[in-house]
Amino acid sequence: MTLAPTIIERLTRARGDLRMGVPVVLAADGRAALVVAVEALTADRLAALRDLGTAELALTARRAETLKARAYDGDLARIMVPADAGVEWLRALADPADDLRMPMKGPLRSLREGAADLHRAAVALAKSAHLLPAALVVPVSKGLALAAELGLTFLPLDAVAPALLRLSPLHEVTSARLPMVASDAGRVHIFRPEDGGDEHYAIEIGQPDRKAPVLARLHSACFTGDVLGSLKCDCGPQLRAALAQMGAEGAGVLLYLNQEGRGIGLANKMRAYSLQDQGFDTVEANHRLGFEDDERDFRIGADILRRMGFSAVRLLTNNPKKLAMMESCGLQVVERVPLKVGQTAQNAGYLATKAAKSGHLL
Ligand SMILES: Nc1nc2c(ncn2[C@@H]2O[C@H](COP(=O)(O)OP(=O)(O)OP(=O)(O)O)[C@@H](O)[C@H]2O)c(=O)[nH]1
Ligand SMILES: [Zn+2]
Repeated sequence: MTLAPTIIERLTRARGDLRMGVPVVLAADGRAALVVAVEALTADRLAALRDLGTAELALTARRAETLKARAYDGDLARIMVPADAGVEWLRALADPADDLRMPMKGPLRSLREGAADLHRAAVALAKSAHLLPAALVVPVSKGLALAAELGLTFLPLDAVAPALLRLSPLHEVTSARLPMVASDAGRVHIFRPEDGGDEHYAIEIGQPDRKAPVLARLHSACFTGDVLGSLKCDCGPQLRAALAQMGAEGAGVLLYLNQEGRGIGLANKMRAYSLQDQGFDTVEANHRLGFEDDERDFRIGADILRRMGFSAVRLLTNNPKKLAMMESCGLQVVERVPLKVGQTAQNAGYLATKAAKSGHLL
């Protein structure tokens, strides 16, 4: 093994670069482009990028739909950036915060010719860095030389694309006993992915028999609900009820998955909440931001359970997608255990939307 970073390590580096506003170089089939997340783009960098080539804006088709821009590349739109467009113009296209106040952003012209692969990877990278899914893409010749000269992260797409799809293996780092209100016999296990991404936690209650189906819950982080007692969702009460049921039965596993905001990150979830205050529901808000309604990867939960030695679960959930994902990852779901707690006047609409649009069971 060499000391040079692997493609996975360079990907992790690229996420940090994008969050700082530093360009990364994506390359495929002799083509290359400098890519910057719109959210972190500064006027200086925009000016420097313009010296290198013509800027294009990559957005998801979801965002393009709200902007009434054409998406010729399926899930993606490539928008031409006028020569006099500044950072504010780009931000306004990326961020729906002011859509209602300033609905007319166009006319927007979408690119139809040419390949969209670099743009698609740029948007996927921005998403995986929990940024708004919008990237400035500046095609350049000699991408590798430019990356070497400027010290930029260079990512060849043939290696990046499969790495973005693959689940990074998770390894247990450590565990410790934790007496809790729900049970004296608690133990917290920390799992860390090889790609330097978010850690996830398994809270084991008692000593569940590895040969029998375990009472399990895949809980996605919700800072507002779990910690602040938000009334906009049911996460906090679900978390506590799941632990309480495991405590009462004497055994269970709750996975606390750091997939805040259904995988879009807390900053984007707060953006979604602002949109909800403008009258959009939880699904519409995600779409206006350019996300799917659920961006979580439930393979993580299945992987952790398997690593802990479980092969069958009684899953506490109202979400059929979690059941399907478990089964497709080879974990047998012998029973769905409903988890209905925490209904409030403030979250009735949210829960109704999840049932109507996302297939949640009432
Ligand atoms: N994007 C977005 N995320 C939200 C919103 N409200 C809650 N969340 C997030 O939604 C997730 C809820 O996760 P879970 O309760 O595990 O999942 P679920 O899909 O509701 O399924 P079950 O609770 O198992 O039935 C958490 O990551 C929350 O942060 C919202 O309005 N928008
Ligand atoms: Zn919540």
